[in-house]
Amino acid sequence: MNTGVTETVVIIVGAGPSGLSTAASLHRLSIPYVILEREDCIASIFNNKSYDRLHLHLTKQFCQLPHMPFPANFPSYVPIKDFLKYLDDYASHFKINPMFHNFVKFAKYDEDRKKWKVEAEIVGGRSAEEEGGVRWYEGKFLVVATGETSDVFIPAVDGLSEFKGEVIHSTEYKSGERFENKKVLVVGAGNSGMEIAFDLSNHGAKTSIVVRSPMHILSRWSTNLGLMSLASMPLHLVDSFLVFVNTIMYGDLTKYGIQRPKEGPFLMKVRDGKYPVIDVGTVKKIKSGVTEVKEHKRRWK
Ligand SMILES: NC(=O)C1=CN([C@@H]2O[C@H](COP(=O)(O)OP(=O)(O)OC[C@H]3O[C@@H](n4cnc5c(N)ncnc54)[C@H](OP(=O)(O)O)[C@@H]3O)[C@@H](O)[C@H]2O)C=CC1
Ligand SMILES: O=C(O)C(=O)Cc1c[nH]c2ccccc12
Repeated sequence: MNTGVTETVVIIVGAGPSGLSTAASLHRLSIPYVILEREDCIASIFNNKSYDRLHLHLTKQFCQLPHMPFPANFPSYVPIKDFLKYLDDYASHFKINPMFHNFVKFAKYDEDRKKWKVEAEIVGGRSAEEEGGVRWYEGKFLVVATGETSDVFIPAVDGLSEFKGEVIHSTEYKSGERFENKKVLVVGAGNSGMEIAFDLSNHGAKTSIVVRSPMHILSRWSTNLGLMSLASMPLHLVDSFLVFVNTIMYGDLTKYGIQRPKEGPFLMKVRDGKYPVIDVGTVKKIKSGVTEVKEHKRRWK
């Protein structure tokens, strides 16, 4: 009898790089699985929510997925276009066909049957009768691969609703081309904010960036060297090395409104999920006054 439940061994939630890697590994072992994905494509953040000049921050040996290396002709720092093509090829090669439009709402482990039961709502599907419907999946294992930063969030800033200018989230930003000579305030100095501020300045926008907390700014080469060193050195020594090298390279940035945290960059990444900012040229813009750092406030005029 068709109970309306799809039975499998492994249920993977999310068709980003981690979900795809899991699927490929299971495929090679002939272990049945399904991938449930709320969007209509794989790697939706890379596909729909990234800006044009994005390159992966880490050298390619750290970014390729298991069982299929990047093509040898890829540059050391892979541009987004090449990465997307690689992910498509990866999915085809391992015959990965995610169940798109399946937004997982609920997962419960049934102790008696030793199985996960997962409920997914059909969202953004093509047919009206499907939309809002529900599907169930059952499997022995559940892999949650939904990413660390997948939901858009705009904080409630005082005065924002009266602001007459345009407000966009970083996920809508593609390039600084249309902002030439405009005044743009970037709120948030993570990797997205810092690179978007750089791109805006390159396109002739009058750019400022709001820095709320102390942060580690690291050069690309030292970050990669740090990651390689982790194989043979304890984390606190790698952190000391990174702080030493980058303090010499960038000098004291406190006069520009940027403080370095007391704890090391990799410790903060591992413990708090707070990534260091990998400098793509923004520091130079800040030092030369092209990009201005603004102090964090609850309200801007
Ligand atoms: N090329 C690449 O590989 C790239 C990788 N990434 C990665 O993608 C992930 C997401 O990055 P990103 O989009 O930068 O998001 P993050 O969450 O890493 O950074 C958000 C930043 O916004 C700040 N912030 C949040 N709320 C406010 C507020 N109300 N006022 C002022 N500042 C605020 C946070 O400050 P606070 O610390 O105080 O919370 C933080 O600095 C990260 O892992 C990042 O490293 C991003 C871009 C490029
Ligand atoms: O992908 C990011 O968010 C990065 O900025 C690069 C990155 C991925 N994993 C890391 C671990 C330590 C330092 C930087 C990174």
